[in-house]
Amino acid sequence: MSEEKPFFNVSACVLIDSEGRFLMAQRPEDKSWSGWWEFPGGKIEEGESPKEAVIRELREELGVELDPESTYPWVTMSYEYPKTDVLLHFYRCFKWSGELRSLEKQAFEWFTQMPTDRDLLPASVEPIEWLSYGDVYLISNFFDSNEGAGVGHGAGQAPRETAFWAKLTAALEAGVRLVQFREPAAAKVLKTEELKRYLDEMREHCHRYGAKVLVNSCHPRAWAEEADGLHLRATDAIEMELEDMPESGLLAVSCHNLADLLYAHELGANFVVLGHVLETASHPDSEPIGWSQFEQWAAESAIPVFAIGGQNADTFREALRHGAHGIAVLRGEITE
Ligand SMILES: Nc1nc2c([nH]c(=O)n2[C@@H]2O[C@H](COP(=O)(O)OP(=O)(O)OP(=O)(O)O)[C@@H](O)[C@H]2O)c(=O)[nH]1
Repeated sequence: MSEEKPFFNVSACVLIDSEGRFLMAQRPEDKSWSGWWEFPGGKIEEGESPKEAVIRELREELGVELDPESTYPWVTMSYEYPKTDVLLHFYRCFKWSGELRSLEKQAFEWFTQMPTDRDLLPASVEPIEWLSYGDVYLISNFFDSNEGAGVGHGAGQAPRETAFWAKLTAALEAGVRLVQFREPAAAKVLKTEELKRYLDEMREHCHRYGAKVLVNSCHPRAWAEEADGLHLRATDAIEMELEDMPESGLLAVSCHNLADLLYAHELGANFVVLGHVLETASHPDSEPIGWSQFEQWAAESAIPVFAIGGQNADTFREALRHGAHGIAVLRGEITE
């Protein structure tokens, strides 16, 4: 019989400064995994909520007081180490008071990307990747069937195209790092090669800004393999067998309920979108799930969740408060 491993319930915080850098600290000498880098935090004490724990830990370790209003629940994931099992409640905090101090004689440092020259606690690696996703997932909707012009007018719709590229460029300049190519309406009207040219152009444009393009599963699978990843519609995810999953690239899944979320995780998705949260022009006849339901389901996800449906710059903070990694937007309205 295998020996029972100790279990720790832990809260950790990603401090993010005004330049978008994140803080990591080195575990001090007197602790397990000493010398390894992690997000500041520690074990949740009895009677404490995960958020209370993370506020206390950062006060004890770094001498800063997190602003509770700007400390957002992010992802809760479990991790099995050889000698322990941990449940990690990650938070992101954008505002705190006090100067950072090393109260446990630990080193700490700001980073902009994966610090490949450090020993990182294994459970800290994925969260660093999630940070590279940015907090807005842009969905192309080049040919929007819900808008006046529609694809029925063919590819010669110069004004709309110009507007689209302008929106995309503004979003990329504002820091968007994930874009989904999703053009079901155009796929019905344009020749396949013609639509593919839009994808190639968009990918090239996005790559110039270091952004990645995922291709929706309504398009040929080979396109996703050529691009940076695959975005599965919920119905396609349900039909997908594990052995058919792409071997490389990012995988995202559209989810409408808890079962979708859990299955996405099983498929090995890197992130999901969940909704629609608020009323939206693209689903006029179905009831939105609302923030409270969103929060309940998002809390069960071990990977980042983007809120979708009626999202824009005004709903962004609301989304973070309810545990979203960020927001997914269809019409490119986010430029800041
Ligand atoms: N703080 C923190 N802990 C992490 C991360 N990733 C991760 O696996 N852990 C694990 O979570 C546990 C945190 O425990 P800790 O030893 O830091 O807890 P603590 O500050 O309460 O100290 P203590 O040992 O004095 O009780 C460790 O087993 C650590 O390996 C992370 O990013 N941040």
